[in-house]
Amino acid sequence: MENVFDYEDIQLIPAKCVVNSRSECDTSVKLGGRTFRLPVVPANMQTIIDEKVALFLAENDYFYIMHRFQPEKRSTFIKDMKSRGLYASISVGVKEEEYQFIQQLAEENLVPEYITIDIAHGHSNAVINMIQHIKMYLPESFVIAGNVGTPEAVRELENAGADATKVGIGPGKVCITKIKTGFGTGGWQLAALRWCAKAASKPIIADGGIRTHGDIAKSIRFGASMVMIGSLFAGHEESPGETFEKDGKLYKEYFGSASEFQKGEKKNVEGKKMHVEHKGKLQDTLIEMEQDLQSSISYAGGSKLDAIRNVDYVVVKNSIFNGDRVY
Ligand SMILES: NC(=O)C1=CN([C@@H]2O[C@H](COP(=O)(O)OP(=O)(O)OC[C@H]3O[C@@H](n4cnc5c(N)ncnc54)[C@H](OP(=O)(O)O)[C@@H]3O)[C@@H](O)[C@H]2O)C=CC1
Ligand SMILES: Nc1nc2c(ncn2[C@@H]2O[C@H](COP(=O)(O)O)[C@@H](O)[C@H]2O)c(=O)[nH]1
Repeated sequence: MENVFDYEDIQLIPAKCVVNSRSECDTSVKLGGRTFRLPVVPANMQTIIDEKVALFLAENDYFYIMHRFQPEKRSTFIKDMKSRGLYASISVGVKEEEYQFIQQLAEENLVPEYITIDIAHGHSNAVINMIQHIKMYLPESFVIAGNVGTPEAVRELENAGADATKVGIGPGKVCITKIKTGFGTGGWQLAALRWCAKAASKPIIADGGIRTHGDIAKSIRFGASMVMIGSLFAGHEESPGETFEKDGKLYKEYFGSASEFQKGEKKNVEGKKMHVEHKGKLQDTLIEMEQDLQSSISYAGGSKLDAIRNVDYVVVKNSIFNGDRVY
C-alpha cells in the first residue's frame, strides 16, 4: 500500500472564502433519509451513550446509535423513542439470540429506523448472514455493518445489502487490538478510510482515532459521510459511568467494548479502561464541534459540508503538532 498516513500527518489547504461569517456554513448531513446537524455520531459504547443521551441527541437532530450491551432493554427503548415521535437506532451482534431478536421485532412490528451490526471483525459470513436476515425481516431498517478495514470488505458487505459500512479496526483510544493481534488500521486509519471510500458505493462511517475536531473535517475529505467518536465524547456530565475525584480534579471512566471490564471475563480481551478528565456538558462540546466544522467549511471555500470533500491537502509527516498539545 502506498501513501500511508494518519490524521496528524495531514493538513488541508485553504481555498478562497465565500461566506461573510462562519455561522453561514451548514454542517448538516443526510443519512438514511434523515438530516442530522453534524456528520458525527458518539460511539455505541456503554460509557458513551445510554437512553438519556440517546434521547437528547435524537431530540436535537443529532445522529446516535444505542449500544447493544443491555440487550433486554432494546425493545422497550425502541418503543419509547417511537412513542415520542423520534427515530430508533440500535446495535446488534451476530450470535443466535440476535437472529431471534430481529424476528421478534418484526413480529411486533417494531421497526428501528437504523440497525448497526457491531462486531470486531466485520468482514465475515457472520455479518453477511445478519445483514441478509435483517433485510428479510426488517427491510425498512437502514443497516450499518462493520467494522472493516479493506475495500474488499466494504464491497462484500454492500453487496450483501448493507446500506452503510463502518471502517476502523483498532484505531480507537481504548483499543488494544493492534497490540494484541498485530492487525488493523491503527496508525493509518485516515489512509484506510480513503482506500475503503474509493471502493464504496454507499456511505462510510469512519470509526475511531479522532483526537481533535479538525480530524472530523479530514475524515470528510477522505470519504466519510459520518464520523464515529468515542474518547472525545467520554467524560461528560451526561456520560454514563462512574465519576470520581482525584487530587481535587474530576474524572470519568471510559472503557472498551471488548475490555475485561465490559465482558466480565478475561477472554479475547481487545480493549482497556482509562480515566478521562471531566469535560462538562455534552451540549457544549457538540456546539464547539459544530462551530469548528463551520470554520473548516469556510476554509474549504464553501458554505456546505461537501466543500471539504474536494480540497487539496499536504502530507506533513508527524509534524502538525510541532510540540504543541491539542488543548
Ligand atoms: N473497532 C474495533 O477495532 C474493535 C471493536 N471491538 C468492539 O468490541 C465489542 C465486542 O466485539 P466482538 O468480540 O466482535 O463481539 P462479540 O463478543 O459479540 O462476538 C461476536 C462474534 O464474533 C466472533 N468473533 C469476534 N472476534 C472475532 C474474530 N477476530 N474472528 C472470528 N470471530 C470473531 C465471536 O466469537 P468468539 O468470541 O468465540 O471468537 C462471536 O461469535 C464490539 O462492540 C466491537 O465493536 C472489539 C475489537 C475491535
Ligand atoms: N479494538 C477495540 N476497539 C474498540 C473497543 N471498544 C470500542 N472500540 C472502538 O473504538 C471506537 C472509538 O474510538 P475513539 O478513538 O474515538 O475513542 C469505537 O467506536 C469502536 O469502534 C475495544 O474494546 N477494542
